[in-house]
Amino acid sequence: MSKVTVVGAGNVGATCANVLTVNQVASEVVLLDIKEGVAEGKAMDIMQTQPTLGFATKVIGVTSDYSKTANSDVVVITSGLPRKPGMTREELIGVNAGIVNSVVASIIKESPNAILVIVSNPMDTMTYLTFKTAGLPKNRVIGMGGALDSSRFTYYLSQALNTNGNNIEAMVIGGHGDTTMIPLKRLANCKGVAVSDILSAEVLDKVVADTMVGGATLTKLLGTSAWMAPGASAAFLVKSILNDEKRVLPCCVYLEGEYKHNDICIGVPTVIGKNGVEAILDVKLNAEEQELFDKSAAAVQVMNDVLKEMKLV
Ligand SMILES: NC(=O)C1=CN([C@@H]2O[C@H](COP(=O)(O)OP(=O)(O)OC[C@H]3O[C@@H](n4cnc5c(N)ncnc54)[C@H](O)[C@@H]3O)[C@@H](O)[C@H]2O)C=CC1
Ligand SMILES: O=C([O-])CC(=O)C(=O)O
Repeated sequence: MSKVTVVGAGNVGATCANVLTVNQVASEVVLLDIKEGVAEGKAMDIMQTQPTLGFATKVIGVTSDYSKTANSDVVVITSGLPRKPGMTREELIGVNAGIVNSVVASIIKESPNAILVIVSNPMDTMTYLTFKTAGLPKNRVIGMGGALDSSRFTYYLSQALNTNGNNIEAMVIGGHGDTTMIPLKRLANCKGVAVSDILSAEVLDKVVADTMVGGATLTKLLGTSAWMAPGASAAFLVKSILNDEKRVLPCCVYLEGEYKHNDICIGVPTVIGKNGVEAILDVKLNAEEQELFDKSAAAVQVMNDVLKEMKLV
């Protein structure tokens, strides 16, 4: 018996709840939103796929009734504004910091033992805010961004290689921002063969550039930010926790010296299992990668300083 709450029944939250439900990742999914009726409606819509899809998971929707979220094992936080075309994720900090702050306080009261998965943007900043305010150990506060960015890196590589993405292993670390993420092209491989041995440097650099603006590209096409892959990536992370799969996933976590950084939440390879973040894999970066990581961390730090100016941390 496992229970997952998804806060925010918008595009990403509802997609995440749907993937969790149809794949029976949890036995109960609670979808919560502040907008009257939205979570109830989306939960009902998902439940009406049960006869067709045949799952046993129960999903309910509630409007701001946190008592229904009590004793959740995992809580996914997607509440907050998405960006519009032309905006950066960082521009969302003003509104979303207030939303995430109040949601986390309400969630913790009902589910003091939950593992929190933060999705709301700017995600690295919202993860830091949550870690600093929730009073939870660092293994229980996980930002979701790197798993999604790695899926996009894999997608663009699969297009360039004209192959099925399931043959590819590729990882993105660093911040979840248009200029801060670091697709690790040196380590990306197709069935163990380095992609740099197959693709030209020019093509590989274009794949990296496309990956970095993957979210912005979709925002331009859709008029709001993406939700299918984000919702699925968040659900995948939850699955690794609830099934104790111990998957290696790049996640935004609190660093204490790893990658030469301290007091920051940023994307690094982690092992995700029943205790949340079970390990941080301190991969040896080369000088160029470490320089990119340091620059990324400096940009993430600027946003953490904004939280300090806002007197939220
Ligand atoms: N970390 C990542 O990889 C990704 C992050 N995102 C972020 O996720 C967030 C959600 O995106 P979408 O679902 O597309 O937006 P959306 O606008 O479709 O849904 C957001 C939902 O949050 C709800 N909400 C607002 N304040 C709330 C509160 N105090 N309590 C409960 N619910 C509240 C809204 O009513 C709305 O239904 C955005 O901040 C977006 O930037 C989106 C995609 C990927
Ligand atoms: O692009 C955005 O604003 C939403 C997001 O984080 C993503 O899809 O990667």
